[in-house]
Amino acid sequence: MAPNSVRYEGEAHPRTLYDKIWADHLVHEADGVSLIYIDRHLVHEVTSPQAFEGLRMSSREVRRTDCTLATVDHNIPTSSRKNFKDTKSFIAEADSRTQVNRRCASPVLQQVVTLEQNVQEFGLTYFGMEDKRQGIVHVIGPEQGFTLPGTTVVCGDSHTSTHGAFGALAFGIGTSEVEHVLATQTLLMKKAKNMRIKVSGKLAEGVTSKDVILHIIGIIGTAGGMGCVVEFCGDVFENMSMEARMSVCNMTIEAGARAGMVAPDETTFNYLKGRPLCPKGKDWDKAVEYWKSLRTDKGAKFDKDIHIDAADIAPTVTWGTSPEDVVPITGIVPDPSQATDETKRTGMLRALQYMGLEPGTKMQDITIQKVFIGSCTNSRIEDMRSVASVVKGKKVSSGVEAMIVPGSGLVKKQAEAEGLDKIFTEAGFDWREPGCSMCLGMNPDRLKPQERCAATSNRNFEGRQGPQGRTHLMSPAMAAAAAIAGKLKDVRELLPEMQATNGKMAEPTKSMDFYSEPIDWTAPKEVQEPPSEGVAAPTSAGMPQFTSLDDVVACPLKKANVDTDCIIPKQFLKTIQRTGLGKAAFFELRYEDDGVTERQDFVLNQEPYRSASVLIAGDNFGCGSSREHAPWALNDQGIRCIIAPSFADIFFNNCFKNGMLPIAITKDIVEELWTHAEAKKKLTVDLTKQEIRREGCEAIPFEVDPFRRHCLLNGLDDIGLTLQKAEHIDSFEARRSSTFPWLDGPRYSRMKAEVRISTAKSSSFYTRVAKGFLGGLPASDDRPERPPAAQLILSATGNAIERAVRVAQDLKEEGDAEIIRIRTQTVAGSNQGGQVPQVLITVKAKSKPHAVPVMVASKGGAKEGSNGKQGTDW
Ligand SMILES: CC(C)[C@H](C(=O)O)[C@@H](O)C(=O)O
Ligand code: SF4
Repeated sequence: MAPNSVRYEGEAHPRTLYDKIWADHLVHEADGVSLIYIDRHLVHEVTSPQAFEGLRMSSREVRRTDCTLATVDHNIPTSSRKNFKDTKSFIAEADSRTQVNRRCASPVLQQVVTLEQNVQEFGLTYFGMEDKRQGIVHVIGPEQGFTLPGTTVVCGDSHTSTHGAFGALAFGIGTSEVEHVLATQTLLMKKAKNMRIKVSGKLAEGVTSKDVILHIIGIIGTAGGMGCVVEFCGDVFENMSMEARMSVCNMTIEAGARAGMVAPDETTFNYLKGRPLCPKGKDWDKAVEYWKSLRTDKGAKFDKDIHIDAADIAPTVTWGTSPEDVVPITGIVPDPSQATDETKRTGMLRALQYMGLEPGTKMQDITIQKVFIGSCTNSRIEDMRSVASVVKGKKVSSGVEAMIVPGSGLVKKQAEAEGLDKIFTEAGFDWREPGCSMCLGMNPDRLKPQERCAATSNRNFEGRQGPQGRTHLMSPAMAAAAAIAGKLKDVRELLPEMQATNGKMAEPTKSMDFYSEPIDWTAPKEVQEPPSEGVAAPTSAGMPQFTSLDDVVACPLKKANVDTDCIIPKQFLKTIQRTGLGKAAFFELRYEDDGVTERQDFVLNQEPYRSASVLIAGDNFGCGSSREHAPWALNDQGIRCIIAPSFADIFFNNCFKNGMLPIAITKDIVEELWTHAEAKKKLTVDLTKQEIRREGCEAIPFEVDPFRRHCLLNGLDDIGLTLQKAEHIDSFEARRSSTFPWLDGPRYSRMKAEVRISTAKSSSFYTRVAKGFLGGLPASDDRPERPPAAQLILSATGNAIERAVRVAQDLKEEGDAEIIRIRTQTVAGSNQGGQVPQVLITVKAKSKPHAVPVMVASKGGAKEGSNGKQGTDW
């Protein structure tokens, strides 16, 4: 089977890179909703606890442990790990050393320890704190070759877009979707639009990839890429290193896009070759052949097209509290009175007040107290080298505290081998251990109130690096220059000195020496939970229903670009539950600095809005981080429906997963509804009729995706619905194994089989069949040899259920297998129509089957299947 992506090459339907990857991952399509297969799933401690708990509650397992990789990054201290014994003692120590409130110590610990328990229980490969490969989730994926061209990559983290640098379709998801992927290895999605951003020409010296993406966001705005997957093309991206492409794709989320990508080329292949999880030998050649087909066809259509001239890009910095608030370093702080739009002017005024800046101030006159070099945007080896070339032989300005945090243990090791750490420490930088660190300050690294920081991270939201902290985003070279100057500085002025220094720098080491160590991929877990009769089935019911909100006064929140950091700040993300977050909703806007006294000017603190169930907000609501804690907090606060001119994609999706209704409606209508709400008049939001009603006014119709509407009205849960499509997923996986064998992990060996039991044959017949699977099947004329199955699913409906139970008992009594799970559910009946009961009994082989290498097992091709589909034919 040829991959879908090459089928139309050169034909009448030219397609974009995104179209091709989408086509190659389509498992099933119905009613305009697509079930998309996910090749790579990265997991971290903040957005996974509730997802694992969900699996546990419904007795579900991780479908593809071989395609899932976990690490810890957000919470962990970046102080020296020399005395590391175990997570518990280390985090507690680090917390008390930095005088963090003891009350905080326990939740921090809880999340990391929870992840450690979860990866053990579910059999996942994990780079923990004592592993030198640990690091920021978006640094370790590419570093290990886990991220590959043409794959779909997800993580419960908005900056998953980073991986698009490899020509992967990579995007952030919320926690409910994390659970969905863990359980099904798929996601229910709607196809996004295609957008192209072309930057042509040559970048001037001193201008880097970070300046390019900041410049782009300045032009298109933080909502500019909304609803789109962006392909970056043109000489500038072609000439970029992989590290530079990652910085660009990383911040596509700040441009509001779902994902960003660069077509894979020789630079990509050279970066990947030899990495531990990359295909090897013949598989490598086959993979490269496929990867080369991953280019947008000539004549393919883009819904949005942007062209930028590289010559227009200068070293760029932010002045405000949104990543779109950018100016060239040679510029001045803008004047809000020049803004034409009122919401924009109010936003600018607030940003200037927060940042403590006056319009007209020269950017280069702004003094700083902190420098943070790190984050998933800029913490890779090239970034380290760039900083070293600026600071070598110089000193950090007095009164400035500068820290540099490598993105992973391997980046750290490589930088140290190149002697960069010495350059940093001699200049007065604090050289730390890997983690997210002061990018969002979930660990002890934070700005103090009013402290001003030159940062290489990606978000300058209010409170992002610490309550009342002030962040200016820029490139590593620019942040380094600011550290030396004590104020924002044009790095181009240092170029002559830097050129002289670079000549004296040690040769970069060959990165492969550090990256090619084999991974001991975690074995599937041996210990299973005890059998649990009648455990919750993969049913599709289980979400709160939404039908209508009748006669309520809505709350007018007249603010655009409300980010999820603002909806719920980082200090509340340490929970491992979904509930109890109402008090944290809009925390900074809602309370004075003491965190208790309500701010009277905040609308949700005023009557009758305090208990509003409908919120009416400005453009681009819910932008930024993927944290599902944002809808959880709003929901807990009582808000079930949000009306706005536009929403950020991840937040929008997250709402539906929690039985909440986001309504996107024109700006004019939003303004009309603001006036209505300010007059404290009531309205009704009716999902059944898809309209907003107000007394004496015409009803306002609104659009909602039919599938989402159906789920909301009926309280249906996506995972249950998807599991009803299990057969499609099974056959997709079989096809994937034969077409893209390099995507199956080393221990993935098709060890599950299904035996469908009917009343046509006796139970002893099915027991023999089951034993055949458990012992492995010899080759025959029409079938290649079949390795023993580690687990069997005995499935039966209606009258055959009793027979299935008998087979399971026989296998148990005769010592062939143990019963590990029994699930019951109702499914659509085949002949008689209506719903019929179904039982799925999972049994585990008593003797350990030998794992079969992927290539051997895939010889049977798609027909043989990944989970014993043959079993159904017996
Ligand atoms: C914690 C996580 C949900 C969040 C994200 O999605 O971006 C974080 O990485 C951030 O940068 O704010
Ligand atoms: S943006 Fe910051 S907090 Fe989020 S993943 Fe990247 S480094 Fe971590």
